[in-house]
Amino acid sequence: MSEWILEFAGTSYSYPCGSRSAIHDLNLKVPAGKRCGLIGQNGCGKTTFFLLANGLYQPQQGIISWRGEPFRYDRKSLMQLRQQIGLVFQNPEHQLVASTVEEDISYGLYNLGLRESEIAQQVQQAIEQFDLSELAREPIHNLSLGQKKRVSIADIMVLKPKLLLLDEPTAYLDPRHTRQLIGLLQQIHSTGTTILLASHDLDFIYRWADWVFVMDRGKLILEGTPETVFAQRDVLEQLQLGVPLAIELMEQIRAMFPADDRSKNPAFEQWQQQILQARRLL
Ligand SMILES: Nc1ncnc2c1ncn2[C@@H]1O[C@H](COP(=O)(O)OP(=O)(O)OP(=O)(O)O)[C@@H](O)[C@H]1O
Repeated sequence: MSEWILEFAGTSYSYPCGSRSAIHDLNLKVPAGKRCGLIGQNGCGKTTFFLLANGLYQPQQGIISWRGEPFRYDRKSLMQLRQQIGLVFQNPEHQLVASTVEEDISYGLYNLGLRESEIAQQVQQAIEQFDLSELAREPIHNLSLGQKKRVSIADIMVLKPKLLLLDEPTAYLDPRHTRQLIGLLQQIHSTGTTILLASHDLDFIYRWADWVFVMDRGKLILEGTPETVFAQRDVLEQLQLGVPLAIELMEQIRAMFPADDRSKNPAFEQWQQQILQARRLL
């Protein structure tokens, strides 16, 4: 298997009535098997990146490749591509198509041509996984935005994509369902699925991701492990993104202990452990 599952090379995309390109000469490789976080200010191009990444938009310049093969934009190739690359939209209203929750979750499975019994079994499994049992027969238009969000995530996950793209998945979710989603992402990742998720929640990205991309004005500015990316405070502050709370706290603790005292002082070690613990809880 290639080291990179998805690759953008010199990719640019402008909206027909946009004054500048939303994605500008973007070079970005998504590492296979990782949990990747994508961060950047409002309007930096995250959503446009996702729409390009699952072939809904075609770049005017550059190439996007899936497992080393450049995207093809004919109908059949796009259908195949979208079975491999699942995109959960930021706004669930843009994704849900059927009248009831059950029907919506089964929609993609029918398109794959599966047998009725298999579809019924997979839909039931997704309904349980996403805590949707009480809503299964409910008309979609009766659901709250947070409930619609859960259905839209279930719609994609039921298709078992190799790469799962999620645009702000925790938007509209309450803390309980956010925790549940994080648990599910963990399960999905453990089955070998690569995940790329955009979020404005730096604490969540710091805790969850093992690779982080930072975008600004349609370009990749930084990438690396959360530790290396969030150590670049100057760059992140220039982009007005700030740093996760755990990093902020760690810096304050470091300022309290002189450098030559840290290795000898048990209090410093204790503080560090407390912050690591807090990072897991954030
Ligand atoms: N349909 C559109 N027509 C014209 N310009 C657009 C359109 N959609 C987005 N843009 C512009 O493209 C740029 C990138 O927008 P995009 O939605 O990809 O950013 P984003 O990082 O997802 O933002 P957010 O964090 O607010 O969701 C912005 O300047 C935006 O104004």
